[in-house]
Amino acid sequence: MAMPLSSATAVEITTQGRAQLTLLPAANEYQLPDGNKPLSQTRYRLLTKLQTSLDLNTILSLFHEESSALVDYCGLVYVNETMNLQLSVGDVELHSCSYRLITQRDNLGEIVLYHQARFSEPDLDTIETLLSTLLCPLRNALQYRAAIDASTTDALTGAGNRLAMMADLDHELNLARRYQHDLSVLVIDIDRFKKINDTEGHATGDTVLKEMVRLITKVNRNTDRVYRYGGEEFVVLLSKTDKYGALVIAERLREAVAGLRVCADTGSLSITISIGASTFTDSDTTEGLLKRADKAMYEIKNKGGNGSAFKPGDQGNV
Ligand SMILES: Nc1nc2c(ncn2[C@@H]2O[C@H](COP(=O)(O)OP(=O)(O)OP(=O)(O)O)[C@@H](O)[C@H]2O)c(=O)[nH]1
Repeated sequence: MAMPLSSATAVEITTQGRAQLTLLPAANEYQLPDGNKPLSQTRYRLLTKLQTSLDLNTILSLFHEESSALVDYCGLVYVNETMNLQLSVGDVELHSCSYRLITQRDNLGEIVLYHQARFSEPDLDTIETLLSTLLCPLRNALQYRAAIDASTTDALTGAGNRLAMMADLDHELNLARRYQHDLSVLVIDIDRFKKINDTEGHATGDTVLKEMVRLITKVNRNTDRVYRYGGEEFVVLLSKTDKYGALVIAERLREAVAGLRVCADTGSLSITISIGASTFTDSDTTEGLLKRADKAMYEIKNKGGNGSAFKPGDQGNV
């Protein structure tokens, strides 16, 4: 729900030579530095534009577009550490002014504006006024993003959920088919996980699941995505990766997990995983690709676990 502008206009300012908390009334007639046009008109136009989107990138681009017509600056960087976001528009230059965007209810992150020369005092005044107009649309976009994230994320581990996995896999399959690049998946299952739950308790089981995802994410490249497929089963999506690459990554993950120690009541726990890999062929469907990796994983399970295997497709593909 959008907060009325008047209660969302606190901008905490930390900038060169200026450090203050400014409260900007919503409807005042601010004057532009040149005194020609009421700034409130510009704010109104800016707000109207910003309200056309809930997409964070679009909102920041619109803000940059409108505000840089009034104040000479080159680019901006928006950072929200809580949501692990860093977005930029335009260029980063030597001089900057930074603002922490805080409303009465929320910390909306920090924005840094860049320019080749020092910002003048009138420019900073205008920027601060325009920033107060950004607050509501920015908060709405962050809430929208948080809702989207929540609907595609596994609450326990932070990995993508099954819904996200199917959507991403479909998308990647289409790309791989169109551009003829490789695509592999890994299906990962924790060995004898039920025993961990039974002997150490569900809370320790949960810790193992979280640690697993943390480790898989750390070992993988940024572009490889991790999903929770089922209870103790995970899928890693490896874009532009062939059979050999997939098996190298699988072994790297297996070794990393085998070296992991999780604290439990009875001491330190070690865990092992079984991994199945498959690589996309032209005739593949999402389900077919996953099914082969799953079969390969079960072959390892049947041999006692703690290993990795590859299952070729119809064409005996790599
Ligand atoms: N702690 C915890 N346990 C879960 C969660 N989801 C599923 N499980 C448990 O995961 C266990 C899976 O057991 P099985 O399917 O028998 O698998 P396993 O013991 O790993 O046996 P293998 O796969 O053959 O090595 C069950 O005990 C489930 O209750 C969860 O979110 N948290």
